[in-house]
Order: sequence, then structure tokens, then C-alpha cells
Amino acid sequence: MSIKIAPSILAGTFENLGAVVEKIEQTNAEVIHIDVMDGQFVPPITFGSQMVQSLRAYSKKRFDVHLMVQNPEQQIPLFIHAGADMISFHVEASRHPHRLLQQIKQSGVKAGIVLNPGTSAFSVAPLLNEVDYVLQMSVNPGFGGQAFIPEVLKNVEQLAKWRKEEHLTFEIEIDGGVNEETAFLCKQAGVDILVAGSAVLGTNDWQKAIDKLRG
Ligand SMILES: O=C(CO)[C@H](O)[C@H](O)COP(=O)(O)O
Ligand SMILES: [Co+2]
Repeated sequence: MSIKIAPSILAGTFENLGAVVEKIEQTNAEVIHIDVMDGQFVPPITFGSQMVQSLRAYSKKRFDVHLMVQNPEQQIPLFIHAGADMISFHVEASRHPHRLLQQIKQSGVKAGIVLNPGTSAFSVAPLLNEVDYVLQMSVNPGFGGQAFIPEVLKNVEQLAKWRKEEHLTFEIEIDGGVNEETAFLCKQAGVDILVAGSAVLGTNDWQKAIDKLRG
């Protein structure tokens, strides 16, 4: 399976996110990563479902909504309605992750569970039959432009091992500090989807940056 690239609009200019999404649409990236922060689970507040619904008009690519929010159960129906194709929420923020994953999938949207760098892969082991993807954070969530934490690759390797042993089909996505060098390590460990904010949107040739990440 070839690697998918998901540029993150968090690294874009917030005064015109429509133009940012339109520009990603011109590249061959498979997915657009959308970081939703509520000022509770993480300090910053970014945007909500109405913004995502407005951005929908600018792209036909898959919208990957990464919920960094305290009460994902409250937000999920709104983002389904807004046109998300993939929705993930943090295992650290959820009381009933199994039920929430089922709820997302029943609406025809791909369901993902997210792990912070300090969370063990074992915390999502009982959910692996239910998930479409696992998002491993490779920085502490809340901010773009941070350095990759290499220890998280142990989680990725463990997830890839379980996937193989148990003939599961979930994808592994990684998010934070992904650049040309760390992308290589991620692919070796078993990652399928690379999220990249600054490594793509921080350059003046987004397609060239995406080509470099694919390697
Ligand atoms: O979820 C995130 C931060 O919480 C972002 O998706 C991530 O940080 C991407 O930015 P960069 O590639 O610049 O690290
Ligand atoms: Co993210």
C-alpha cells in the first residue's frame, strides 16, 4: 500500500482558510487534515463544525477531522453533518470510545482513535476490531511546528504487529513533526498516512514538499 499524505491546515493562514484548502486541492495529497481544538483538552481554540462545513465547498478531497476536544460525544454528530470523511477523537478524552467509534461508522464516516505520545498502544488494543484507523500523535497535541518524538514509533510498531497477527485492516496515521527524515522512520515502522503541517504549508512549493515526504 502506498503512503497517503494529509497536509494540515493548522499551518495555514487562518484569515483565508478557503484559499488554503483550495491550494491543497491543486496537489496530489489524498487527505486534508483538520485540527479541531477546544481550549480545554488543549490550550488553543481553532474552529468548529461550521467552519468545516464552509470549507467543504473548496475541496473534493477526504476531510480528516482530528478532534482535540474534551467531550467528543457532543461534537461528533456536528462534524458528521458538516461533511467530514474521517473523524478521530482522543482515547484520553473519551469515556465510551467503543460506542463512539460505532456511532461514527454507522453514519458512513471512517472512525479513528488518537493516542497522545505518553499513552501506551495497549490502551487502544480492545478497540482495534472497531477502528478504521489509529492516529498516533508524534508531538504533544495543541501546536504545530514541534519536534518529532521518536519513542512513539514503538507504539506504531506494536500496532502494526497486532494488525498483522490478527489480520486486521485499520490504517495507522501519524501526526506531528513529520518531515523528510522522520517520514522515512514512520514508513519503516508501518505508518500509512503522514500528517504534515509545517513541512508542506511552510514551504513555497507544496507539491514538491509532498513528493519529498512520499520519498
Ligand atoms: O494535531 C496537530 C497538533 O496538535 C497537528 O496536526 C500537527 O501538529 C501538524 O503540525 P506539524 O506537522 O507542523 O507538526
Ligand atoms: Co492533527
